[in-house]
Amino acid sequence: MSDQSRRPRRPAKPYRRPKKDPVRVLAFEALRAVDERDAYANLVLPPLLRAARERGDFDARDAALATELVYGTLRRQGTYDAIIAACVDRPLREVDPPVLDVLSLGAHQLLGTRIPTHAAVSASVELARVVLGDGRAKFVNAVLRKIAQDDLDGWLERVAPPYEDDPEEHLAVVHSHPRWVVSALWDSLGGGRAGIEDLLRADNERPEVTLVARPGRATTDELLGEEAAVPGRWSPHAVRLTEGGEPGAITAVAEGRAGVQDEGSQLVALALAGAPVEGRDRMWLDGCAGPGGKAALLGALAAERGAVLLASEKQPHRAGLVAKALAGNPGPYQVVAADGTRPAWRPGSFDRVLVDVPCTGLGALRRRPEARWRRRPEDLDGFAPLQRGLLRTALESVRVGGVVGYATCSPHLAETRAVVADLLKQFPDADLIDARPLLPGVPDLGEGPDVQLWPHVHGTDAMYLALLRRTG
Ligand SMILES: C[S@@+](CC[C@H](N)C(=O)[O-])C[C@H]1O[C@@H](n2cnc3c(N)ncnc32)[C@H](O)[C@@H]1O
Repeated sequence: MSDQSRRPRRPAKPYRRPKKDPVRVLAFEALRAVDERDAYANLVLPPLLRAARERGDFDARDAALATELVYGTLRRQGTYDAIIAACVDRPLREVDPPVLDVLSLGAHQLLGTRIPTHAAVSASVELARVVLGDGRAKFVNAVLRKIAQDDLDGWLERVAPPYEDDPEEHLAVVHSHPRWVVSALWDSLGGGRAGIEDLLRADNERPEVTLVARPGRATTDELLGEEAAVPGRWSPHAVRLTEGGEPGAITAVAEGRAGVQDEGSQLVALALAGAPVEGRDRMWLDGCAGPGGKAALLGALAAERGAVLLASEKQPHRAGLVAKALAGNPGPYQVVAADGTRPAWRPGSFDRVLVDVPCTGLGALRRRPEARWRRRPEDLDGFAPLQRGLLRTALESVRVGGVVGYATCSPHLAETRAVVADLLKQFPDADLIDARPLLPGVPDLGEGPDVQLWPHVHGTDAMYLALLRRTG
């Protein structure tokens, strides 16, 4: 007879159904969609929140918490992975992705929010029971109890190498960015530790919602009447909503007279429109227009000057979005679905041309919490020929004396200065012009002639702009 069989049997604990917490379940579903379907959090979350509100499961506070849990968990995934790895006895790649999502959500509640420890652990274990089952909930409980033994600073000291030994890896773990991204951002930014740390920190903050009052269609005064609205920092057409809110519910936005647009994007359109050109100024081209934010601002600016905008976009469904963004534009415009590297127009047709080219988006990490983990250094090679092709066509499309704006929402040097330098070699009849005076009042624009904006310096996305004039 074994020892066990001689022990009196303990009465089994009565089975208790797990408590289903709609906020955590929804956050988990959003994380699974991001992982399994390569979905974008900013696209996946709104319909889930809407459905929860319609079911009566959610109020505004629940929606805010679910959003914070999803965005915070995704942004800080690199840091949390390093901490979770220190608390499990197998490589993270051997932990099932849904289990890892529950652990990351729990780690975020423990280390990145003010939710009390016991509530964070018990809510995560309940979530695990609902979505993973009781067996794996025990594992989740054990790991989260280990994580709860220290705070974030304590964990970072343990899991990140000292800055002096390996600065890039230290910053990658502490500020939750892939190492190659830290390295690329630092190359572009230059300077010492303080600047890059401020930038990485800014990438982890929720950006304010910024509106543009499209000239001739809405005024900033109209938008400043909204709750917690303040003027933009740099663009005369910008209004910031300091408490976020629902921009779609604002009348001017719903009517397309205003839109949601980062000030960096507004500055790109304004600088191109403001660049001096001699003689004719009637034909403007946006060669990569989808979904149409810059085209809508350019269209309104063109209308004020009696110019016509042609907005061209390769993907038909995105050309449809451009048409929607431009509907009601006060002046003439046309939207076409066309490949910007094989133009359907004659060379030299335009006085001003914008190419806001497809890129890695490393300048907009604040908005796309999962993007940093999805991007790979090889993506740069994929974009390189297209970026060069689009800039070449833009230079061919502008008349002598006209201006081309080359823009990216990435500060990666391979997508910015390297592209412009290559094209200037191939296309000797073009000169860079100083973009800085065309962004009046904006400080810290570097040595020029191109411009790189930064989240931690300007509060904008890290937009890049080079302005080129065709000389022959
Ligand atoms: C960075 S986005 C432009 C954003 C836009 N300027 C705005 O402010 O809303 C780049 C766009 O270029 C489009 N694109 C990609 N390849 C293209 C090509 N060969 N010709 C024209 N557009 C292209 C993409 O579909 C994408 O919509």
